[in-house]
Amino acid sequence: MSDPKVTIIDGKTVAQTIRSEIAAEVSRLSQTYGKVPGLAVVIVGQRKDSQSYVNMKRKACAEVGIKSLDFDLPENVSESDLIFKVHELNANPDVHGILVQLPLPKHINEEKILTEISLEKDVDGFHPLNIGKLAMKGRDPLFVPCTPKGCIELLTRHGITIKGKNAVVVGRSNIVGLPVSLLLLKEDATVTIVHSRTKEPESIIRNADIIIAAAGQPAMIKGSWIKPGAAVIDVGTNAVDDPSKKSGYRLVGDVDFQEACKTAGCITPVPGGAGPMTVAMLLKNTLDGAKRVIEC
Ligand SMILES: NC(=O)C1=CN([C@@H]2O[C@H](COP(=O)(O)OP(=O)(O)OC[C@H]3O[C@@H](n4cnc5c(N)ncnc54)[C@H](OP(=O)(O)O)[C@@H]3O)[C@@H](O)[C@H]2O)C=CC1
Ligand SMILES: Nc1nc(=O)c2c([nH]1)NC[C@@H]1CN(c3ccc(C(=O)N[C@@H](CCC(=O)O)C(=O)O)cc3)C=[N+]21
Repeated sequence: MSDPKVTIIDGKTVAQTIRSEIAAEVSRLSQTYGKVPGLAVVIVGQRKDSQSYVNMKRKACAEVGIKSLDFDLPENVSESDLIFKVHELNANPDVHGILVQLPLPKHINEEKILTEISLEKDVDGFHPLNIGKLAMKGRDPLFVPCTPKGCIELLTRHGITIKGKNAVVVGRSNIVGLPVSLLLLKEDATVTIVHSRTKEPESIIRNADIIIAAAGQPAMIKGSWIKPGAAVIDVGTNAVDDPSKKSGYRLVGDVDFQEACKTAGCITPVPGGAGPMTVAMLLKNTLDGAKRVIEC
C-alpha cells in the first residue's frame, strides 16, 4: 500500500486534457484557413520499440486531427538518401513538423541528420541551434524537446513551484537529461546532474526537492534516496522480463515506485506518467509550428 499522502501524477489524464485543447485548436485552424497541421515521422529500420512509439504518435495525430505522414526507410538506407528525404520534407508546405526517430543505425551520423532538419520544422527540438538557444540566457528556441517539456508541464499543472528548488536530474543524454536540466535552469531551479560517473548519487538525490529520473536503469532510485515530500518525475521506461504477461515483459521506471510512494510528495507512474506527455508535447509543438506558418 502506498502512503495516503502521496499524490500520483496521472500523466495519461493530463496528456488527454492537452490533447483535447489541441484538437479544438486544430479544428479552429481547419475552419478558418482550410489547413491542418502536418507531422512527418521518419523511421529507419525495424526496431520494435521504435515501431511502437511511432504507432502511438500516428494514433495521437489522428485523434486530434493532425495529418501524419509516415516514411519507413530500410535499415541499410544511405545517409545521403536520408538527407534527401529530410530536404524533401523541409520543402513540403503540408509538413509543419519533422521527426526522425532515434536511435539511427550506426552507419548514419545522427548529428548530421538532425542539423539538416529545418529549424522551423524541428518539433523534436533536437537541432543544435534549438538546443543551443535552450542553453543560453535570454534566448528562446523555436521548439523545446518534448519529454523535457512534458516533465515541466506535469510539475506546473500540479502546482509544484520550480523556482528556487533543488532539482536533481539523473541522466545527461541529448534527448532527455541535458535538455530537461537546461529547462529547469531556465525555470530558476538550482540544478544538479547525476550521471554514470557520479560519486555517491544517493546523497545528491536525497537533497532534491524535484527529481527527474532519466537513466534507463530499472528501479535504481530507492525509496531511502528520496527526500520526504519530494516531487518525482520518472522518465525511465525499461522493459523487464515478466512471464506472467502476454508480451513476456512489463515496463518499469528508474525509480522503485512502491518504496518511493512512502516518501515522495508526488510521483509519476510508469507507464502512464512522462510517456504520454511526450506524445502530447509533440502534438503541441507540431500545432505551434503550423500556427507560425498558417497564421502569419
Ligand atoms: N517517457 C518518455 O517519453 C521517454 C523515456 N525515455 C526513457 O528514459 C530513459 C533514459 O533515456 P535516454 O536519455 O535516451 O538514455 P541514454 O542511455 O541515452 O542516457 C542515459 C543517461 O543516464 C546515465 N546513467 C546510466 N546509468 C546510470 C547510473 N547507474 N547512475 C546514474 N546515471 C546513469 C548515463 O550516464 P553517462 O552519460 O555517464 O553514460 C546517461 O547520461 C530510458 O529508460 C528511456 O527508455 C527516453 C525518452 C523518452
Ligand atoms: N526523435 C525521437 N524523438 C523522441 O521523442 C523519441 C525518440 N526519437 N526515440 C525514442 C524515445 C522514447 N520516446 C517515448 C515516447 C513515448 C513513450 C510512451 O508514451 N510511453 C508509455 C507506454 C508505452 C507502452 O506501453 O509501450 C507510458 O510511459 O505510459 C515512451 C517513450 C520518445 N522518444
